[in-house]
Formats: sequence, structure tokens, C-alpha cells
Amino acid sequence: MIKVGVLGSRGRMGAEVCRAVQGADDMELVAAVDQDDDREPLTAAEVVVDFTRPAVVMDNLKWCVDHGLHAVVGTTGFDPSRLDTVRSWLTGGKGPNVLIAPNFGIGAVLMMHFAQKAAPFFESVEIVELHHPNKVDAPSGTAYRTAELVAAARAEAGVAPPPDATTEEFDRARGADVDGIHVHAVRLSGAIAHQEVVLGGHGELFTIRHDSMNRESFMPGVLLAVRKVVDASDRLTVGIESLLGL
Ligand SMILES: NC(=O)c1ccc[n+]([C@@H]2O[C@H](COP(=O)([O-])OP(=O)(O)OC[C@H]3O[C@@H](n4cnc5c(N)ncnc54)[C@H](O)[C@@H]3O)[C@@H](O)[C@H]2O)c1
Ligand SMILES: O=C(O)C1=N[C@H](C(=O)O)CCC1
Repeated sequence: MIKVGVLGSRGRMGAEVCRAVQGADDMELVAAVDQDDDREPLTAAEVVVDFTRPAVVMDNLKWCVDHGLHAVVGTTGFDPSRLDTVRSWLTGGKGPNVLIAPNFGIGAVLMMHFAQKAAPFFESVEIVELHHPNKVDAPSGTAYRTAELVAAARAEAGVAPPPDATTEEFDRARGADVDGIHVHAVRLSGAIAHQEVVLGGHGELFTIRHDSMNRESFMPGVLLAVRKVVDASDRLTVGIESLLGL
């Protein structure tokens, strides 16, 4: 049995993770901790799952590493500088492992993978993400990561930046620029988590779309990460692509 603790346990995702862990034959939920709760009960866990807020996740993660607890992190906000900081905590011999994934949905991971593959073949590419209006961060972690992957794939293939003759009359009309890729964030009542990667070439458009219809859809990926993080060969894993053999 893998002993699991959850940080952000009263949140939308944290509560779903608690249910999923309780329903898994090979896991035991030993601690459920939210804001202002004592973190000490988490020391009974082997793996801690964090779905909290970008503003607090680094402090939580440092606490887990300092206490020798493996961590699976779904909270967003991990830019390259934050990832470097986490790497700096994980030097030295054996110690806890960390897995950080912007999206645990299997289809979302495949969407990012296919977008990365397609990006060098098209002159233009933009990302549109749509989420529920209670989401505190924008653009989404998934859109940010997709843009990074798409930009890297284009740079490696020597593809020029997407053409754009816009002279901006209104601030931010073209969305956020992540590594030269435009990302548009929509917040809509009724939405959960959705993303389109729109690619344009010579006389053709190609759209890759993924829709999360509920938060249960993220749970197979979260449980897989909990099972794999303990014996991971790398101290830090980003994304669950490698766990899926991609
Ligand atoms: N990786 C994925 O697949 C995935 C999927 C959905 C959401 N997310 C991300 O997960 C995060 C949480 O999303 P949500 O919709 O569950 O948010 P939420 O606001 O519903 O839940 C966050 C919870 O964290 C708690 N919290 C705040 N500070 C805390 C602290 N210091 N210690 C412990 N708990 C604390 C809050 O009280 C709240 O209960 C966001 O960053 C979101 O983007 C990731
Ligand atoms: O609901 C959220 O918040 C989500 N956050 C992640 C992101 O920012 O990409 C994953 C999708 C849902």
C-alpha cells in the first residue's frame, strides 16, 4: 500500500484526489491538509499530492522535500526558473523524487505531444485555452507548457516565427506571448478545461482540441504518477509523457 497525503484537500482537485486515492486498491489516504491546517500529519505519507495555488506551491514543495516525502504536483505556475529552483533542492544522493505535471489528463498530454509534432510543419500556430471562471491563473499551465514545447520544436527545426503584421491598437488583443507563441485565455461559466492548438499553413488549417468534461478525468494520470514517482530514475520529472511511453 502506498501511503498518500493530499495538500489542498478541500479544493476542487484536492477533494477529487482524496476520493480517487480512497478508491484505489493499492493506496491509503493518510493525511488530507488544506490552508491553515497543520502540515505535520503529512509526515505519515510516502507520497504527497499538491493541488493548491501557484502562490503557495513552492513553499509546500520545499517542505515535502525537506521532510523526505515524494511529491506529485498538479498545481500550475512552474516556469523554467521555478523548475531550476526545485532541481537545486534535489541534488545529492538518494532522496525524495518530485513529479510536476501541468495536466494529468491523458488526452491533454497527447494533445501537447501532437502539437509539438505538428508545429514545425505549419507557418502559423496559436493556442486558445478555455477554463472555468474560478481559475486564478492565466494562461493555464497546460497552455504555457504547450507553447514552450511548440516553440522548442520549431526552433529545433529552424522554422521562422509565425508571421504577424498587426500594429496593436488595443492592449493585449493578441493575447500573451510565451516564447513567441500567442496564447489566448478564455474564462467561461460552464467550462471545465479545454484547449485548442490552431495551426495554419498554405491553404489549410489544422486544429488539435482537447476537452476535460469533469475533474475525475485527471485521476488516472494522478494515480499513475503516485505509483511511479517513488521509483523514478530522475529526481525531477516534468509532465507524465514519459510515464505513458511518449
Ligand atoms: N495538473 C492538472 O492536471 C490540473 C488539473 C486541474 C487543476 N490544476 C491546477 O491545480 C491547482 C488547484 O486547482 P483547483 O481548481 O483545485 O483550485 P481550488 O482553489 O479549488 O483549490 C485549491 C485549494 O488549495 C487550498 N490551499 C491554499 N493554500 C494552501 C496551502 N498553503 N496549503 C494547503 N492548501 C492550500 C485552498 O484552500 C483550496 O482548497 C491550480 O493551480 C490548477 O491550475 C491542475
Ligand atoms: O482547472 C484548472 O485550473 C486547470 N488547471 C490546469 C492548467 O492550468 O493547465 C489543467 C487544466 C485544469
